[in-house]
Amino acid sequence: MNDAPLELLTASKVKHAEQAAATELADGTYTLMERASQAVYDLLLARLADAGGFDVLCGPGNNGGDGYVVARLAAQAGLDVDVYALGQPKPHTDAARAFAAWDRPIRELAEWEPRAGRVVVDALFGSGISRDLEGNVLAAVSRANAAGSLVVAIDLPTGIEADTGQVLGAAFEAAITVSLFRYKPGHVMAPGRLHCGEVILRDIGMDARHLDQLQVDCRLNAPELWQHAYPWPSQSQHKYSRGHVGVFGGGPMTSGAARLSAMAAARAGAGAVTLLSPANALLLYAMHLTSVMVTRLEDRHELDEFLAKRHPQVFVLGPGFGAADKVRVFVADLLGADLAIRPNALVLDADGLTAFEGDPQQLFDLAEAFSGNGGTLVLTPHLGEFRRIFPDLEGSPLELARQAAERAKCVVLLKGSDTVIADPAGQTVINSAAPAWLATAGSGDVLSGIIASLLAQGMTALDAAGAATWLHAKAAEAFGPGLMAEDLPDQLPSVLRRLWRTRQDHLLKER
Ligand SMILES: NC(=O)C1=CN([C@@H]2O[C@H](COP(=O)(O)OP(=O)(O)OC[C@H]3O[C@@H](n4cnc5c(N)ncnc54)[C@H](OP(=O)(O)O)[C@@H]3O)[C@@H](O)[C@H]2O)[C@@H](O)CC1
Ligand SMILES: [K+]
Repeated sequence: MNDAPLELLTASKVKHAEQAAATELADGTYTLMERASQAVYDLLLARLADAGGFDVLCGPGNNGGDGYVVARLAAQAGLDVDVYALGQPKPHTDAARAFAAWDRPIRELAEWEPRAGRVVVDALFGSGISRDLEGNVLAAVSRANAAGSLVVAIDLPTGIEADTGQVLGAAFEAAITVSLFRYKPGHVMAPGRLHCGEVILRDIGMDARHLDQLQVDCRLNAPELWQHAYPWPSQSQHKYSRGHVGVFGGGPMTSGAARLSAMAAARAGAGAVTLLSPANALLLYAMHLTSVMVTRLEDRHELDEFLAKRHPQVFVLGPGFGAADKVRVFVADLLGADLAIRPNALVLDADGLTAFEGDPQQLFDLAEAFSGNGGTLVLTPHLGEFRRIFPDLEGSPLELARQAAERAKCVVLLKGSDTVIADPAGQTVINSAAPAWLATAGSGDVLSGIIASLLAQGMTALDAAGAATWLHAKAAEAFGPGLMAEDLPDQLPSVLRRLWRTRQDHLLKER
């Protein structure tokens, strides 16, 4: 998906864009159907011309309409095509017109059986799927998947919900999915993306102009989203103006997590990082850290003192911290209004989140007060932690993150193989398909450190979360097999160097 457009469109936004585009086309939305079908047909010809024939499975909606047009184009070119249909399109629709223009036999979908060598063109349902598969569709999908049929899906594999990537009962395991105009969340969010095979985006002549009216609120994560705001250091800065991050450390037996977070914050460019240690772990932290400073911080008084003396902008609280009661006290101090000097931002992760399991509303109230005072809170749960503070929320990860950000009135980054970042205004960024190597202990601690570092250097919460998630994934990709979380901070320089070079090249081109 390199260089692909980043906007992800829901089914209803696609419909709106189609309607807007259609007003400028002689044959309205039917022209779009013909273009979409031409794109699919061209792909079949380019990739699969030597297949032993094509079985086009057509549904009753416009996805089926695309299927009838593809079948017609293929048959006119002399290819061996059979059409199987699930019902008939409603009268006076584009699909009905496409159906009427197919003048060869149509068989019932129930009759369809996988046959060796034949390609299945999936035109049953696309973005209009509205409920679980059943009956003949479910049977066809199950038979194709069991037989390992080579499936080319139009728009989306039947069974995948465009807006969420959820599987509705069952879904084709496609080899290729041809997405039209823009990707949908279903192409980039598991389990949907795992059913798509190779996703090929085809422009169908719809102008990007039509996106302006849509208020797109969901995007794929990529440097294009945040590189304009990336805090590369300048000559005029000194170490504290490059941001100071305070990382709360746990006791001696769980000190690794905070150290990982602190190292990552330093590698991601913060000018200064201080590890805030309980008295019984001071020596341990001091022995294991070099450029990261270590300070004793046991209570509110010491927090006040640290803030007054060192002016850290951002804190990380949670990695390896343990003590839930202490978390609640520190969070109340940091986010509450009565500290003499307040930090700009707090990244709450791991134990920092689960400490509020019994009373999440307490956290949300503090978050609201903090943001009312111009503060920035970022929550970085994985799904297990998420469930503890948002036990009643339901839906796909995209829906969960969105609802949580609205409720908690802060940026919520829901970690997973597809990480979703949502802000309270409803903007979402999806970091799709993280390298599998990242599923390792401590990797989340590194992420929270990078986010804090970028916040301390002045990025906004959504940009910092997006950039950090991207850097984190690229660091894992660069290291590859054998990755442990402690390898991640050390990979950051090479990832950052590449990002820096891309920026330099870009600046040169602009001159
Ligand atoms: N710009 C673009 O992107 C363009 C998009 N185009 C194409 O249009 C497609 C969207 O078309 P669409 O809106 O008609 O929806 P589609 O997916 O055909 O399904 C709706 C039908 O399925 C039915 N139905 C739903 N679920 C069901 C179930 N589980 N089991 C049984 N039935 C079920 C539903 O029935 P109902 O819910 O009304 O009872 C309705 O009849 C899009 O994916 C792309 O291929 C191009 O042609 C032009 C450019
Ligand atoms: K389809």
